[in-house]
Amino acid sequence: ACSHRLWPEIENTVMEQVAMAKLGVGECGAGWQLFAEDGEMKMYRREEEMNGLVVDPLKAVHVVKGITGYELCHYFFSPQYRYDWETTLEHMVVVETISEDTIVFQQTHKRIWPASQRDAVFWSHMRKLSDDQDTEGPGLWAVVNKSTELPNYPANAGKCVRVYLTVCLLCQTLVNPPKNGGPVTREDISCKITYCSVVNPGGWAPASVLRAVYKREYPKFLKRFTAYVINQTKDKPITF
Ligand SMILES: CCCCCc1ccc(-c2ccc(S(=O)(=O)CCO)cc2)cc1[C@H]1C[C@H]1c1ccccn1
Repeated sequence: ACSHRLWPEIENTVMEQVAMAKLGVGECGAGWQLFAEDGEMKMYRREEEMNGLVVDPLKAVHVVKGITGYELCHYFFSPQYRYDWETTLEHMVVVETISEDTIVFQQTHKRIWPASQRDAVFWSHMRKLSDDQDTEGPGLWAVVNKSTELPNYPANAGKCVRVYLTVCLLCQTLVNPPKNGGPVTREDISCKITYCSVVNPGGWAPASVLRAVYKREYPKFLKRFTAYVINQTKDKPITF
């Protein structure tokens, strides 16, 4: 995989995205605005426009009990589960499997009235990161998705407007070993999640429509996805 043409970009993007994900949302003065909250899940956005297009960066933080960071990243990264949890997905193509941890996707998302339908072409990479503090612990796992150009999937060639996205799912497993020294069970683990996303909608869409869509879709997505992983893993051995 290190020889692949995308490798340098993947390496740089992962480092940059993980560094940004680790930054707290700080005092809300730093521009992050809390726009959705549900139990442990908090969603922030920054209102940003690029030549008249809403590209509000989104940062969500969440803590989920009973699953590991590896398990969350595995179900987020692996194509075979995506239709189960990604409700806005109309069609997904695995364009290229660069390696077991790097895949290129083409996805068509369901049309959201009154905007035109969108599609995305992006590479997706999953990796374990050394947790600066404790090296031998379960550590940090991340999946980074970033739009890329593919000659065989030219932008805006068909009915869909091409979106440009950069997404980072950063997961830290927290283990609370049982007092009695017994084996670690799912009651003793939780996962701290940071999900960052910037989606440039490509062609024009009304700012009000986009912000309403993001406000509805992002909380729904993170809640549905985490519930899906809990359900998929509850009767399986823990994978760190
Ligand atoms: C008029 C709407 C224009 C933008 C439509 C659009 C396209 C792609 C995406 C998107 C594409 C990928 C990812 S992911 O995290 O990499 C997972 C893999 O699927 C995430 C979100 C989002 C949206 C915006 C609906 C909004 C929305 C928000 C969360 C989920 C679905 N839809």
